[in-house]
Amino acid sequence: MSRYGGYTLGRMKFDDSQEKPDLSKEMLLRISRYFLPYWKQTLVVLVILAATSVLGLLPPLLIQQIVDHALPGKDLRLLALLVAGSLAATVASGLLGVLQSYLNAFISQNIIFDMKNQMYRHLQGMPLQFFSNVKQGEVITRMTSDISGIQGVFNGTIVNFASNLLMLITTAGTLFWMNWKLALVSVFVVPLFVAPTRKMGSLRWKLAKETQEKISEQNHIIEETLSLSGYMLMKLFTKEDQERDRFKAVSAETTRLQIRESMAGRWFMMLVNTFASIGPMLIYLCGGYLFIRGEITIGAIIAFVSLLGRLYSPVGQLTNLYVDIKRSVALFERIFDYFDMEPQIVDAPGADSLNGAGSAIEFRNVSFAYQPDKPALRDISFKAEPGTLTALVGPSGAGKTTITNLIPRLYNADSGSIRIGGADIASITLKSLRSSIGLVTQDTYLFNGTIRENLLYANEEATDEEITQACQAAYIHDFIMKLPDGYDTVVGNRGIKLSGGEKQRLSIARVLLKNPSIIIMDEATSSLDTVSEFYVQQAMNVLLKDKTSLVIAHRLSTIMSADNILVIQDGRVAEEGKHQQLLERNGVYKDLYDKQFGKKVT
Ligand SMILES: Nc1ncnc2c1ncn2[C@@H]1O[C@H](COP(=O)(O)OP(=O)(O)OP(=O)(O)O)[C@@H](O)[C@H]1O
Repeated sequence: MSRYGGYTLGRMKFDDSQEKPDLSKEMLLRISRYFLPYWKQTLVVLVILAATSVLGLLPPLLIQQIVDHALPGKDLRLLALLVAGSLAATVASGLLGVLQSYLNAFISQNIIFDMKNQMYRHLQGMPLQFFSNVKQGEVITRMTSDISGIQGVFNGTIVNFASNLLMLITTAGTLFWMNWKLALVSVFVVPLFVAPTRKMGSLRWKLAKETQEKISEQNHIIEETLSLSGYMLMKLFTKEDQERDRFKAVSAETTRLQIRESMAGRWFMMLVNTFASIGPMLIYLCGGYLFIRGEITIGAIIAFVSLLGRLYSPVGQLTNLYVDIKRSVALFERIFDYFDMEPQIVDAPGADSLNGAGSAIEFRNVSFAYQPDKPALRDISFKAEPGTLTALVGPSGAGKTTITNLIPRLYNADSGSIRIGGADIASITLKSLRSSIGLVTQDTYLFNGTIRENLLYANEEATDEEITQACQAAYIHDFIMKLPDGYDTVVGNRGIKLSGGEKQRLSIARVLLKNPSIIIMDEATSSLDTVSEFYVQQAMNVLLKDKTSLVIAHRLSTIMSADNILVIQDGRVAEEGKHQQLLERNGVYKDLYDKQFGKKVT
């Protein structure tokens, strides 16, 4: 079974040095599926583009009439009519442009909306392993700048392509219709645009890719060093200067690349502008010659020159379009990379609800490895009867946390089965499974909100009375009442404003509000002072009463009150039994006990 380990993430196109995006048919079809719901709006945009490209031809053609007829004939009425016509065409084209901008924004923003929601939902389904492996900041980059980059895709590719193609066809058609000889002269310059544009395009593509990578690296540093734990690590190890230099170096590189990228575009513009100015000169030269020979009017020459822009600009844009398409496809590729990672922890087809199945927990020959060939659990079997307390003890790294993580299916077991009330958890809906489990971890996660909000997260419908009761039972109510804002006190990021013991008691109150039938607890280690420990102990007694509980036990009192003790060593159940029995066996447990509690009075 493949998991989202380093090897899978290592394949990401975002991280490797892939030069060209995949422009396959499948890829384009996949992208177009996102546009499909907006086909009506897209059609309207195309109609608008066709209309504006025709409207754009009118002013030069009307100018021709002005120069050739209205002015020589001194016909004021015709002049006014032609000027008004030209103005009307410009205004109509402008109005259609406004509508088109609205539709562009509508389509792009709706696709972003769809994709962001799809991505959020998808990431929610990702296993824990994914979040342990993915670089911090990368998820945010995908969710924000990558998906938001889609904004430019519709405009940069579809609209760009259609409008330039239509402009090119209508203008070239008109020019040839007006005078094929002059039209040929105008087209003569076109190949000059193509070569520099292509060259600049590929340079811009390379720079854009490098810039994107640097921006992602920058986000990673920000996430890593300006998040709560990263910040503390940086401060406590006095790495500020080092981190500042690292950030500065990456920023400097990003800045350099961004300047180069914009300059690459600038050079391109300059070259195209230079070549574009050759066209009018040629028209004046050749058109003048044709005029002298009486083949063409002055108005036609003027119209020709003013139409030239409409011929050259689309050629430049269309040649350049490849870069935008490549960029857009690469953007989609990065997003699809995430979508392609299938969430493996999902409900089995026809999964049942756990309701009423009972709360006995049973492991049958369970094995599990985070990474292939490095087993974390080997052939674990045990049974926790309903309403009993099972203590997990063992040296650090033995696999205790891993056992507890498998029960709510934060990871799937590789082999064997885990049963709750006799039902295999693989065949139970995740929602009902997780609703029946209360998890109290050592590192209590509280979000930056009020105490009440944090408690309500467990049960939105809990009344104030229920909240108070839970907090009283968790021995935290009196403490909360002493705070200036009581239950409305803001706890800070991850609950930093509370002590370890307070956080754990709050977390116990939160689980009490959830009222699950199974409790999994990672007992706080000795970091608590005696008073705090006393209160946590009291709160635990309330929490565990009549519940099937699995506790990673660090305190002797918990171990002694356990109905069953599992001694975990090297991913196996080394010994099992009650405190006294295990002591008498004189094995691993006795050894652990002597080391950990040997000097304490029992
Ligand atoms: N997310 C992970 N990815 C890879 N390996 C992991 C991961 N989590 C734990 N491990 C490894 O699995 C083994 C079991 O770890 P586990 O956290 O279950 O031990 P533990 O008994 O709970 O230890 P402690 O008492 O120190 O918390 C260890 O060797 C650990 O390095």
